Amino acid sequence: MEILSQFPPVVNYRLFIYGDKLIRIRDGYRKVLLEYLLETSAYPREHEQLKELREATVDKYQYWSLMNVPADEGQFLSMLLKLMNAKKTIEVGVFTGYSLLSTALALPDDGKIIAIDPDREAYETGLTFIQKANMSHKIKYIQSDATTVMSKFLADGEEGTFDFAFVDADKENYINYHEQLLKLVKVGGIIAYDNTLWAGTVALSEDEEMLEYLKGCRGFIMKLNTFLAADSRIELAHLSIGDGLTLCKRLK
Ligand SMILES: C[S@@+](CC[C@H](N)C(=O)[O-])C[C@H]1O[C@@H](n2cnc3c(N)ncnc32)[C@H](O)[C@@H]1O
Repeated sequence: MEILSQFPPVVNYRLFIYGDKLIRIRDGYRKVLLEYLLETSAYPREHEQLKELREATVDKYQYWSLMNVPADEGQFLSMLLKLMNAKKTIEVGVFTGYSLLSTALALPDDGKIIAIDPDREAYETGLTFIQKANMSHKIKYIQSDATTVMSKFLADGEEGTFDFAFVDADKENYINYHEQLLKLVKVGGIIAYDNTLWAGTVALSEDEEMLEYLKGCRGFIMKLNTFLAADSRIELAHLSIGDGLTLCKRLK
């Protein structure tokens, strides 16, 4: 079994700009490049328990193990959190916890992560490795949908208390999460949205061939991207890492 925790090359194209034309060449470039990046830079530096968690996720979830963020993205998040001196974060959508453990490893010993996901079984699959890495004391897992939990936090006066939020859950709700997180995260804090390139389908036209599950959420992601680009309350950086990661720094 190939342990390549990333979307398969659904969009198997290379894009060139030639004069005023955009030329598309079908090939496996993206997959080969990703393999190179992971094998050369990311996997040699991957924490032992992140590797174990990733492999256990592949064993149990097979194709759907692609829901874990890839190792290079985990390492990027980890560096960002350390640079920010983040102490209190919120994780919306945990699954088996690759991004959660990457976050926990980056926070100081008294750091805290609120981790929300209705799927306890997936969380418990990764929990073994979180415990083995001695990181469970930093995590408060809440089995729920995120809207309910975040509404309660706002009602309980948690406004402006989080340094960082990582959102990797139900795509149709990202825009709603944005409004709640802009209150929960402090001014200067960062909200990160995962999958904002949606396997490259955001750049395809409606009638192009694509998997049904990709077609389903593509519109939500495209709407989010347009919305965030026009949102004056944030500073924005849309990165082509993993499946696309959008960083929003709260300005006001
Ligand atoms: C792509 S996975 C998260 C992967 C995780 N970031 C990782 O690196 O392993 C998406 C998760 O979002 C969860 N989810 C779906 N709807 C949700 C909701 N309304 N609130 C919180 N989590 C939700 C799913 O149960 C699933 O486990």
